[in-house]
Amino acid sequence: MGKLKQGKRNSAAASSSPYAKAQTATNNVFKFNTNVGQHILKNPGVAEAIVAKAHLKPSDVVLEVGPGTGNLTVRILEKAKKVIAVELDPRMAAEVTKRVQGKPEQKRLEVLLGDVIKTELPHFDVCISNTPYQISSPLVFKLLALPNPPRTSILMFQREFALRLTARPGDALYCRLSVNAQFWAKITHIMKVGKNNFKPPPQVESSVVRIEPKLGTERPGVSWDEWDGMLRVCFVRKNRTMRASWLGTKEVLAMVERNYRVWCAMNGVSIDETVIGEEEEVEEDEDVAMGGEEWGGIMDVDETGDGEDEMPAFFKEEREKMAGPAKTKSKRKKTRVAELVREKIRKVLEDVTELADKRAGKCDENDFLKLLFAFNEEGIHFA
Ligand SMILES: C[S@@+](CC[C@H](N)C(=O)[O-])C[C@H]1O[C@@H](n2cnc3c(N)ncnc32)[C@H](O)[C@@H]1O
Repeated sequence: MGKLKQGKRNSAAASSSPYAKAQTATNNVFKFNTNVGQHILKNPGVAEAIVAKAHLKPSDVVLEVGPGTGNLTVRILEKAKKVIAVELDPRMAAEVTKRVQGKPEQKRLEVLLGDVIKTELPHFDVCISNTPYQISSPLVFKLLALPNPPRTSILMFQREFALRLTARPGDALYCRLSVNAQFWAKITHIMKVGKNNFKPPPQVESSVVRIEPKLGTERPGVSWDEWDGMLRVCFVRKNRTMRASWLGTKEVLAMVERNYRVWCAMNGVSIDETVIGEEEEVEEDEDVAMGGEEWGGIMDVDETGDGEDEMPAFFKEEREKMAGPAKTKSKRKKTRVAELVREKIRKVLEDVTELADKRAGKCDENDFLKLLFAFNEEGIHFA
């Protein structure tokens, strides 16, 4: 991670233009790289509105992700104490630096060169970003997982991603992303932005959302890994009943049994290994390990709408770590413990939570919390 000193120029950007004076920069110096989401906001009204929605205080330190040529940056600098701008492309970093050069704002802009997802972020109060769509998910979860998450984040996303973030139970776009994001934060859709407000225009429409983290007691007191681990099973097929999701696939049963065995070993609970059935082959279900169709909701949604898998390398690595080798097969003998685990799941779904006939797509946060507590009560954990 390099820190771009104010006043230094990148040679590609050195053929200066009236950037410093322009209200909204238009760039003719280099070709925008749309592979890293370079769609510059050219409508000054939209830039003003985005910054206004952040309700900045003069004492605020603002993180801007991907300042590009600085159309949002200069407006944020008018309202905040300081902007820390993280930019991947050195040419853009040079442009935004140049834009405030020789002005009083120069001292209040710090440009960090690099990938925001891999950057250790200093403290900031508010995040504002016309987000490169390729990093939408990792950015949301990076911000929310910070020890001191920003008071408010005003983020532009691809419309469908924004609608998934804000979707409620029963909505067509409700998915694991919705549940996970809303587990951490209150998220509101605040503005639609058409593609012609950008240069070059992206293929998809955009929306701006506000994200305000849940703090203290607003945040459910459960482990994130447990929560997400359980949701992965619930959302493998969100329109399946919980009964079918949990009891209808041997892979899920095998995974729960493995986890239960670990819990027993850690808690000194003995396991009945009496064999009660034929040996059977179990194939690790990639869908379960990765959240199935709803993994798509979070990570590899086609964020630019061009049919390509947009999952960034960062998350590909994460996914491989979590999933392990694709589709492995193993032979298992059916034992009493397997029967016990099946009965525990049945009890949780039918007797304790009464969610057996409900579908994940219709369950709210309280349903999922109830489910997790009931599983935990039976010694079934997901992390
Ligand atoms: C959609 S443009 C926004 C530019 C400017 N903020 C505006 O609104 O006109 C996204 C910017 O993020 C930068 N970018 C892309 N991936 C990034 C990453 N992983 N970390 C930091 N910046 C990134 C791009 O180079 C580009 O400048």
